[in-house]
Amino acid sequence: MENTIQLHDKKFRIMIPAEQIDKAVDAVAQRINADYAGKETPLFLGILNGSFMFMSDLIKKIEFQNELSFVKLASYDGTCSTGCVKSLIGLNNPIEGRHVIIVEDIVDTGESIEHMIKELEARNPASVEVCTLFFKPGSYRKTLPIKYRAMEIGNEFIVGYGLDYDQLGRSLKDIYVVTE
Ligand SMILES: O=P(O)(O)OC[C@H]1O[C@H](OP(=O)(O)OP(=O)(O)O)[C@H](O)[C@@H]1O
Ligand code: HPA
Repeated sequence: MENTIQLHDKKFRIMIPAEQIDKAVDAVAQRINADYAGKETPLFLGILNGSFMFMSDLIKKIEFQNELSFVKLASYDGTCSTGCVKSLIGLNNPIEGRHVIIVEDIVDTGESIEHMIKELEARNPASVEVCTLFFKPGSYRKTLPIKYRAMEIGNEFIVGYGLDYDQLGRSLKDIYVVTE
């Protein structure tokens, strides 16, 4: 594994090796296995793009019967980031009465996840919980509870394991943090 990498104009150094990520994914999967045992076919709903790698590893550790799908929050205007109107695309399964577990790569300010939870709750699911690989407590601005957090980190910007810097770095199996 490389200790430092360059993506576009920024340098990154290794922060969390793949083995440590795997342990954190395992621990959160075991909590979900305990909490959802015996519930009617829960639906794991991944938020694209960032969650694809986490979902792939998480779902292999889930021991109850489940369904899996992916959705995307798309900005109407490609240039807007937080605070603008986003639409939910790709939700083809009816979720009324279903137990839904949203799978995210990272909850940072909480803008995206708040929007996603509101969109889903309007469709009357039996329950909605969030499972995120990373949570930034110092950056989170919302009050909605994030039940399953595999790892908590500071306010630094990270890439790898699905997370990108301007679309680069998603395929890295370890997590890297930006250096000044
Ligand atoms: O808590 P927030 O401040 O809203 O940030 C978290 C969101 O930002 C990233 O998505 P992004 O919109 O960059 O899309 P991507 O998954 O395609 O990278 C990430 O995957 C989360 O969905
Ligand atoms: O730290 C981060 N890295 C990559 N994407 C992100 N989206 C929100 N926070 C981050």
